[in-house]
Amino acid sequence: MSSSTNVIFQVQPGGSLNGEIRVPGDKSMSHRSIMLGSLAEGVTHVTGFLNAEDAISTLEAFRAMGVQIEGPVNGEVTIHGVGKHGLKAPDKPLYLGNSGTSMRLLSGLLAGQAFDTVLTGDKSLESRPMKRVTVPLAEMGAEIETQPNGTAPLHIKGKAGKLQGMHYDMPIASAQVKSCLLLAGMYAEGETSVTEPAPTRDHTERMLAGFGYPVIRDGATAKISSEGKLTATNIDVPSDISSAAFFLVGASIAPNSDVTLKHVGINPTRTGVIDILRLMGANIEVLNEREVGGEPVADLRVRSSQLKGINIPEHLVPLAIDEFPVLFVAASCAEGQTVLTGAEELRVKESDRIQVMADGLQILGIDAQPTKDGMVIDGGQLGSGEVDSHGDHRIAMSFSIAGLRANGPITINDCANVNTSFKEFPALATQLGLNLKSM
Ligand SMILES: O=C(O)C1=C[C@@H](OP(=O)(O)O)[C@@H](O)[C@H](O)C1
Ligand SMILES: C=C(OP(=O)(O)O)C(=O)O
Repeated sequence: MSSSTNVIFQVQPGGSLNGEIRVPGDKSMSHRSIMLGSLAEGVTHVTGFLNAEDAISTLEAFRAMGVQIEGPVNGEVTIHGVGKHGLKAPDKPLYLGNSGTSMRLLSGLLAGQAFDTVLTGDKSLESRPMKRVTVPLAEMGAEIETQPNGTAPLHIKGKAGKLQGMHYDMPIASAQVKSCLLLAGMYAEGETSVTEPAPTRDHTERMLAGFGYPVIRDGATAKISSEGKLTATNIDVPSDISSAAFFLVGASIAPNSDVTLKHVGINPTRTGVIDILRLMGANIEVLNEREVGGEPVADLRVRSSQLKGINIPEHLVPLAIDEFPVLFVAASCAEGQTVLTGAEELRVKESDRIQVMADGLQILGIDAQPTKDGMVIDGGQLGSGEVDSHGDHRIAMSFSIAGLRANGPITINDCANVNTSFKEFPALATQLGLNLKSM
């Protein structure tokens, strides 16, 4: 199924969710496993790898730079690392599809190579802001040509041996910017340090440490230098909490539901969705907590509950950044009003997630008022209607979950990009009890 085909999801109303599933591997960790495994010395084995378009974009980019990578087969990938200086010039632009993480992390990693590269993407990716990485990289001595408004395609001039380490105070809480600069710092003279205004996902720092590369963490600051090497390791990627989130909300809002999500990554920089849902009154149990390859993992059991509206604490926003589309559905089913502020970043994801969700929820009869940096939602009765996902995977899956509490069918257009993060979604959702047809 190509992302250019119009895939339509049709959801019949009602039902409950029941059962035990394992959702696919974490997207952020899957990207990073390919990047670090490729630059390592030796052979890295990855299990639980996400076989979805975004992670495959990263994998294909490294294949195009001469790295031998086998898989994914049943989530297993074998990467024959070429070492920190072993990448080769690709013979054409690297096409990164819909994946912001691939483009922003690769810009940092490629700025310090001995060859030039061009990074391109689909219409959505080529409209997303890239100055957040190209401006600080330029301060380190990188040379990256963007389009006049700072977007991709990006032409990256190889600057091997010429990047300078620096300290950067990030103006936005972004794990992609932080990771981009740390990866550039592996090729820069002296020390590169990045301070974040609020905690963001720290998979890059954890995985670098797992590969034996020195990263110093001191409060909100992470520091790296070119003095280090990556030694191949084995990586077990847990299930993606961002994919589990659809069922955390679905089982909370649908009566008579009881779902267990197995082996989910519960890194504290990712669990904002659990905290927010619990504040709304959700019944979520974190079971069988354990640590796998430097990342905390657990099984999550969620049962139906009557949610209530809340003011979402702003410190939880970066910790749940990809989960807001489905949290807006939870808010639509809650008693009373939910207010989100401090989340302007949602406007520059694969779609403008504030506007697109507000438009769709209004079509379904919910009083959802977009604001500059969030949304005000009054809980109510979800109705039937036809909504548009604007090619955004998380919007498509969120409106599917809304069907559990709607009083009529919901048709969702432009859903092919569900394949970028969670192609098993229709099958797993149906297995649990959602009445969804993909056409
Ligand atoms: O580093 C990562 O893997 C990601 C960071 C977040 O983006 P920002 O850094 O732009 O907030 C998130 O939205 C994205 O899905 C994945
Ligand atoms: C924002 C997302 O991803 P990316 O930035 O990698 O496109 C996402 O998966 O919700």
